[in-house]
Amino acid sequence: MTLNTAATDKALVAIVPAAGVGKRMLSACPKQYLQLDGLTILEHTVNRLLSVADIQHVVIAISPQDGYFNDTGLAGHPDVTTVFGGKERVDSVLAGLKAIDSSRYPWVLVHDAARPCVPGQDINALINRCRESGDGGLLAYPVRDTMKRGDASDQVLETVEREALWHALTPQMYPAAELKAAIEKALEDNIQITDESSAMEYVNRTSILVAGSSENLKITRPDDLAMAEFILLRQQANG
Ligand SMILES: Nc1ccn([C@@H]2O[C@H](COP(=O)(O)OP(=O)(O)OP(=O)(O)O)[C@@H](O)[C@H]2O)c(=O)n1
Ligand SMILES: C[C@](O)(CO)[C@H](O)COP(=O)(O)O
Repeated sequence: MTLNTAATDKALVAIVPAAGVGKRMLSACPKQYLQLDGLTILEHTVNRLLSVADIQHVVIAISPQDGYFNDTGLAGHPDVTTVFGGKERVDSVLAGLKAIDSSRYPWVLVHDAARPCVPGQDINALINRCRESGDGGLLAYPVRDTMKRGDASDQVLETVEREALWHALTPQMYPAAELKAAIEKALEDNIQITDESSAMEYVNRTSILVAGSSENLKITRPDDLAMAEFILLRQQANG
């Protein structure tokens, strides 16, 4: 299915991989459907993306076994399309890319469903930097702590130089056709891809690191939920 939504030259489409099961969350339902302040995490995330002026459409990759999406306010939303995701996050992102007409949407942002607190100003900063440079890029934030590498028995193996070390966040923004080709090449060569930037690295394309807020956490483990709720409510209070 290819989107035929007419698009202005500034129009962007976002892909939201939301087909995971959230094993580490230990929750009764996939974590993207847990409630935060009356809405599912997925709804918060998609609303954040659609609040960005240049993002015209969102393609959400949901599990073929998803039994929750149709109960959200996103079902039937005119600016939302769903596709079936795959075994890994990268497969879900690729499914989303296959649903996009890159002649209408030359650039795409990919953003985790599990990151509902991403500030709109960070997304706009990423969009602007990529447009200015013509290169793709990602939101990230610099490592603050001393970093250790451990062995299988949790003994310290080494202290990792943290200078110029960043946490990769999302959205990550790239030319849609190039990103699709890079992911397909990496998968064909059995390269493990955990984010869009690593696929672009594999085909020797550069990426810009755009400093973003640490509020943009990925809800992964049970204690992340309370932190996300605190951040969300603080953002709402600050307008
Ligand atoms: N096959 C998959 C796996 C993950 N994701 C999505 O990718 C995002 C980031 O992945 P992660 O935080 O690892 O989510 P899960 O894979 O669901 O978590 P877990 O590893 O704990 O199962 C999530 O929004 C998740 O829904 C996806 O679309 N398709
Ligand atoms: C894409 C990502 O959010 C970058 O940090 C992260 O890799 C996704 O989580 P996963 O556990 O690797 O699927």
